[in-house]
Amino acid sequence: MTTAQQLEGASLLSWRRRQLQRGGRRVDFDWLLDLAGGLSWSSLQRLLVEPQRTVQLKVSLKDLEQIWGHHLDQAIPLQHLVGRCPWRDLELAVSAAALIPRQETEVLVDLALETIAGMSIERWADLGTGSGAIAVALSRAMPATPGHAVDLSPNALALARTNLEALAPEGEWHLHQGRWWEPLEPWWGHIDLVVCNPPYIPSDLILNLDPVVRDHEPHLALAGGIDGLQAIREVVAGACRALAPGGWILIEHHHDQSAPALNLLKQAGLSSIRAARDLEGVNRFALARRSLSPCS
Ligand SMILES: C[S@@+](CC[C@H](N)C(=O)[O-])C[C@H]1O[C@@H](n2cnc3c(N)ncnc32)[C@H](O)[C@@H]1O
Repeated sequence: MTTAQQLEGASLLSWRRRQLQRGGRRVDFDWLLDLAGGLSWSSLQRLLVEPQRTVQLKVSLKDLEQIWGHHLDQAIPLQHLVGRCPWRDLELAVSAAALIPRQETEVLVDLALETIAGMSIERWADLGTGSGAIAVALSRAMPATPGHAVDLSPNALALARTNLEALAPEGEWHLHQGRWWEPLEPWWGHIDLVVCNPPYIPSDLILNLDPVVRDHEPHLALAGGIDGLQAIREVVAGACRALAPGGWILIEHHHDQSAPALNLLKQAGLSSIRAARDLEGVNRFALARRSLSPCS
């Protein structure tokens, strides 16, 4: 990228109008201006009222135009083009190796931390870690507690390592390649908190996803089999055996999977089962706990 540039507000705003005439969503363009250009949303709003102000961008307009053009022409996610994504209070490295962390998953992490407040957690796990977003958040919240981030994809794990090293350098985290609980067998029965955002999109919805998602995010991170519940079934099936007595599992799911997800948790012999809502008020999370008695 070329160097920073100072501009008059009015010329920046007319350049922005021209870029938006090329297509795309205003919200995405302003996100790009913020993350790559360094012009925050609040600074942009101020500029709209006071266009005589000058602004300093971190990169040239030409660089931003190029990124916007790639996004429009090839439906490449802006996060991939910029290589970064704000998530919770963090800025994560992102790439085509893993799902771009979503806002719902910020809520999942908050819910996990609320759920275990006051509990003594000796070990946590993030199943299907992808970019490592959940693992980074858990490790930062509990740096002295050992944690395990699992993924089947070696490329996702490499990205998770980058994020964990950069953002949770003090944490005692471990990365494992393999299927869900399998790599954690040495700790089965001793994991107090498990957070999992599995792939849950039903097969027939995959083709209809926005091309920005469908063509650029890993299929392994999206596809949940015919009914979208395949990964949730596998994760729930191993939960009672792997959780410590009294340990919690929290799972993110699709907007219409609350009832079957809760039912799977019930069938697996877990207790304190409940649903939780996302920011739009939709049940998007299933929570359950292993009781203190042995698993049946
Ligand atoms: C929906 S993404 C979640 C990524 C990340 N945790 C997040 O919330 O942004 C699901 C992740 O599960 C991983 N995955 C899919 N099948 C798996 C399996 N059988 N065992 C372990 N991980 C798996 C995918 O590679 C992907 O990284």
